[in-house]
Amino acid sequence: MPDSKSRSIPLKSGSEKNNTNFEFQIDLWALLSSPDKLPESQQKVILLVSVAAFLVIIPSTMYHYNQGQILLTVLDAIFLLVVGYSLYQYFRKTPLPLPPAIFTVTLSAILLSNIYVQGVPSSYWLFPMIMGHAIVVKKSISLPYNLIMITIGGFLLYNNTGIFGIAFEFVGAALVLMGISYGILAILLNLQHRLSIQSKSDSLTGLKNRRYMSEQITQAMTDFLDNPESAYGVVMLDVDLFKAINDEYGHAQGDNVLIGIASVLNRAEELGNIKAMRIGGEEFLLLAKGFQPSPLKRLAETVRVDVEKLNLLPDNSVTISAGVAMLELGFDESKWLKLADTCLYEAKRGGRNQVVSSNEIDEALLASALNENSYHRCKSRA
Ligand SMILES: Nc1nc2c(ncn2[C@@H]2O[C@H](COP(=O)(O)OP(=O)(O)OP(=O)(O)O)[C@@H](O)[C@H]2O)c(=O)[nH]1
Repeated sequence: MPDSKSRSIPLKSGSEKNNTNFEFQIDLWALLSSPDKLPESQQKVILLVSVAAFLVIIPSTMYHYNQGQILLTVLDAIFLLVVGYSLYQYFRKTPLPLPPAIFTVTLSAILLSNIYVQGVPSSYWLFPMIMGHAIVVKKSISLPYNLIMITIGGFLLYNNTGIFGIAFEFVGAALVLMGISYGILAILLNLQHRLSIQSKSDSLTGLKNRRYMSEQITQAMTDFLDNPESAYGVVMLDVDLFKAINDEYGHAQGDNVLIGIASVLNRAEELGNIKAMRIGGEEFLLLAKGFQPSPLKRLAETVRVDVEKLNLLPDNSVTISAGVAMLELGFDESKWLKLADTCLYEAKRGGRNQVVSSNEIDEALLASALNENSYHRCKSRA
């Protein structure tokens, strides 16, 4: 029997979990102080827009302050931060948090209506231009486009006699509209990101699905070709005699078993450099980076024991079998997964509730696994 004394995977506390996606953090200082961490093309655009924003909004803030418009002064300052934050997130290509995006749009709308009330209708010609800016910003013409914008802004400032004159409102309007554009983009990107996550997630367990697996396997193989010393391995897991569980306890209880197993895999994922997926009905996959064969087998063994300890059914009958295969040079996706599947098959054949690694199977089996061109699950298990 397999060793059942492996240590359980510790569950991380909520505060340790990575939830940066929807965190509201203004990192304007990073935007201005360490732009070198961003790709060069993005640095140019960010710096130009940031400088333009500062040049206009700071005097505009002073103007509103001098006019005794405290609310607008505060809004100006917040607006600057929010636009800077949106830009920062946008150019980092990370999903934009929805609350700040909505905040940007709302705030921009307030400022825009203020400009409308003060009566600066000629500033509206800037709208298509700013929308254009939001659309072309990622393309090669973004630099000349920004230069033109700044030149026009400068011209307007130059032609105005008073430093706190109406020109600030023109360029302020430009920034407001830019804020709206980015806010809308932010919301769209956010929705797109959510849809993309949904399409790669399994609705029952919340784990990533098979589509995500293909992406991740391809990515791992590309990385491995560039860095052959990086250790990549997969653990293919399958619930033992799941059909019998469904038959005896019903489909709903079967679903709960799958959810319970997913919780163990989630904990494994939290160890870092591990991705957990549900790749079929009662089949799961862990993709691990940086684990040599022995530690990876130990991890699989720990998962197996943790599932057993969950006591998911009254008679404590839920077990899993697993096959472990490292990525080797010359493998393609189907060979790698086929090898893991062959190991899993061996684990089932050996009596289930155990883990088999690719370095433990005999030569003939290994050769037959690696000679197959396509990936077929062996479902004819004894
Ligand atoms: N409850 C539930 N059952 C599922 C789900 N997806 C697949 N199944 C069931 O999983 C069972 C898989 O059974 P088999 O492929 O025969 O394998 P097994 O009974 O687990 O036997 P071994 O793999 O050989 O240990 C089938 O009865 C499917 O109906 C699901 O989402 N929920």
